[in-house]
Amino acid sequence: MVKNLEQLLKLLMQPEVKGRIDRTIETVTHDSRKVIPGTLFFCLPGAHVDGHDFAAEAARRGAVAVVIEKDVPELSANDITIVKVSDSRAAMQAIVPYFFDYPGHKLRMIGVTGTNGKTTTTYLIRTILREAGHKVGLIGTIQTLIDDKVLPVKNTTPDVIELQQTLAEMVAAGVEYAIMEVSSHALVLNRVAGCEFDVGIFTNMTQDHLDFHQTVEKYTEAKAELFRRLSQSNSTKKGKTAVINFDDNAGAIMAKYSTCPVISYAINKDAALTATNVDVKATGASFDIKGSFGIMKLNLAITGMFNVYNVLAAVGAALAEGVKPETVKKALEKFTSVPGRFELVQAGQSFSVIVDYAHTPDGLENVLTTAKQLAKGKIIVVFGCGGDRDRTKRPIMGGLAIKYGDIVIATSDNPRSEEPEKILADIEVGIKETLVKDGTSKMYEVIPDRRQAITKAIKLAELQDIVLIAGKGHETYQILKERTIDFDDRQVAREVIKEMNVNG
Ligand SMILES: CC(=O)N[C@H]1[C@@H](OP(=O)(O)OP(=O)(O)OC[C@H]2O[C@@H](n3ccc(=O)[nH]c3=O)[C@H](O)[C@@H]2O)O[C@H](CO)[C@@H](O)[C@@H]1O[C@H](C)C(=O)N[C@@H](C)C(=O)N[C@H](CCC(=O)O)C(=O)O
Ligand SMILES: Nc1ncnc2c1ncn2[C@@H]1O[C@H](COP(=O)(O)OP(=O)(O)OP(=O)(O)O)[C@@H](O)[C@H]1O
Ligand SMILES: N[C@H](CCC[C@H](N)C(=O)O)C(=O)O
Ligand SMILES: [Mg+2]
Repeated sequence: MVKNLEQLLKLLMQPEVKGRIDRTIETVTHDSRKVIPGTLFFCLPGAHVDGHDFAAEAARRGAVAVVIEKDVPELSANDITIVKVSDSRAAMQAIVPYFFDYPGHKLRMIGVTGTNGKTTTTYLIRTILREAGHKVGLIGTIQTLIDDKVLPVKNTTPDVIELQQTLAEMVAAGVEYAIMEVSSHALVLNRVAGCEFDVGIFTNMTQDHLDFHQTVEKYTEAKAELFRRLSQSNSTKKGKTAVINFDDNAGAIMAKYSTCPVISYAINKDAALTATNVDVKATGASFDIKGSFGIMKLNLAITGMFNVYNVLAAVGAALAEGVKPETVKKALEKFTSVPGRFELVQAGQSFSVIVDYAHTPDGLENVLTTAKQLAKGKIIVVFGCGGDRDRTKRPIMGGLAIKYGDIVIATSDNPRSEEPEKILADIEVGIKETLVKDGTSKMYEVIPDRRQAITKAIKLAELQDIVLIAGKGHETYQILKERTIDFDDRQVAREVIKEMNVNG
């Protein structure tokens, strides 16, 4: 994709331009480290550093134009075209989708928002649409998939440049559907500028990310933005649908913003799609989905009540896109798992080890109640809470772990810039409060080193117990203050079990 700077400037409101405008723009970036000759560089003020401080470096590396919102004295308009605007991030969001020829208008786009269940729901939809014969792309927490091609990711929803570039690659590869997780951060920061969603899904709304949104109201409004966008009247697309969980109180808010057709789903209420006769077992779940098509009997390999909701959401999206119910059923019954979501670690041990990505109070409660339903022995929980993230969820998660677990080992989960001991102290407050409130004396331990914590839990496990290792799921790293180290809960658990077998 190559564009002329003059064309790009027409997308901006009253830019102050110094220097030539007849320049060819070969590529766009906001990261000076990615600048190559012919780049248009956007200077963005960030949470850690200010992109304006890298403008001179970008010029040295061959950038031909720069978009700024405050003056950068080192730059000379003789060498590089300087475009000053009031908001450089907004300018980037206006220019970038055009630069990539609006791929989000060419694909059918399915966006999934909600506190929990986004990744799982996108994987379920991918399986169904592929079964229906479509070529599919997926963007989310674990990875980006362009048909079968795997690309690594940094965020659940990438920034506008990475996103538009990925969507353009999908168009070039002949992909028809882009299914993506739309995080609340992405909606507030408008990372999804230029995306036109055909289907918007709301999974649920519980506590998380209050560090970023401050209040639950603002967090809810952020999620509602997906449905506001879906309902925009100036859209170039036809046939839009909102798929909304009506068992969740915030579902009504999402529905209020949706002027397009809505497919509601619920288990505890009447809705367009409902699930009945739910049987949650250790090996999977069976239930019936009732809709205008009749009844779909399902026997699935994934388990937990929360996954029944994820399946309802995926079925809603697939039906909205015209997939036949029999194809939906066939696909779902082939679906095995999502990496790091209720993933069983099997290394020949006499107890169960489950690795799960529960990192919110609601996620943890769901996974623990599911484990409790299935448990024949004790539940031993290993978990932690991320550093530089919502602090208020820490004591709540501590309380839930000790309420449902028989033994709790609190440990580190990406402490980032924080002291691990400080995060663990926040968790311990909730553990202690719950023990006092419930008048029980369950065993808990605080072990900052995650490998040691997992080792302790596995050593304590007896026949038919469940060791639940929560919070990191598919992650293969631990983010510490000064470095990121390799760390995979599944691999560590396997290694520990093996060592124990060897040492008796
Ligand atoms: C708070 C937040 O969202 N931050 C995101 C943001 O970083 P930032 O604006 O703070 O960037 P910065 O590091 O201060 O740099 C400022 C500018 O200088 C530039 N720079 C920087 C260094 C350099 O040498 N040269 C240079 O040009 C940077 O490219 C940037 O343009 O822009 C980055 C690039 O797009 C993101 O990777 C980064 O996400 C960080 C890693 C993050 O942790 N975000 C989390 C909170 C997040 O977004 N989470 C959501 C939800 C997760 C979920 O629940 O599923 C997500 O969608 O992932
Ligand atoms: N529908 C659901 N409701 C509540 N909890 C869920 C639901 N689906 C999954 N979970 C729990 O939340 C964890 C994360 O699930 P998943 O990765 O699908 O969510 P997500 O919304 O993509 O999370 P993230 O915000 O990190 O992207 C799972 O490991 C499980 O414990
Ligand atoms: N996408 C979420 C995932 C958190 C997972 C947990 N392992 C942590 O690091 O807190 C976030 O960035 O808040
Ligand atoms: Mg996710």
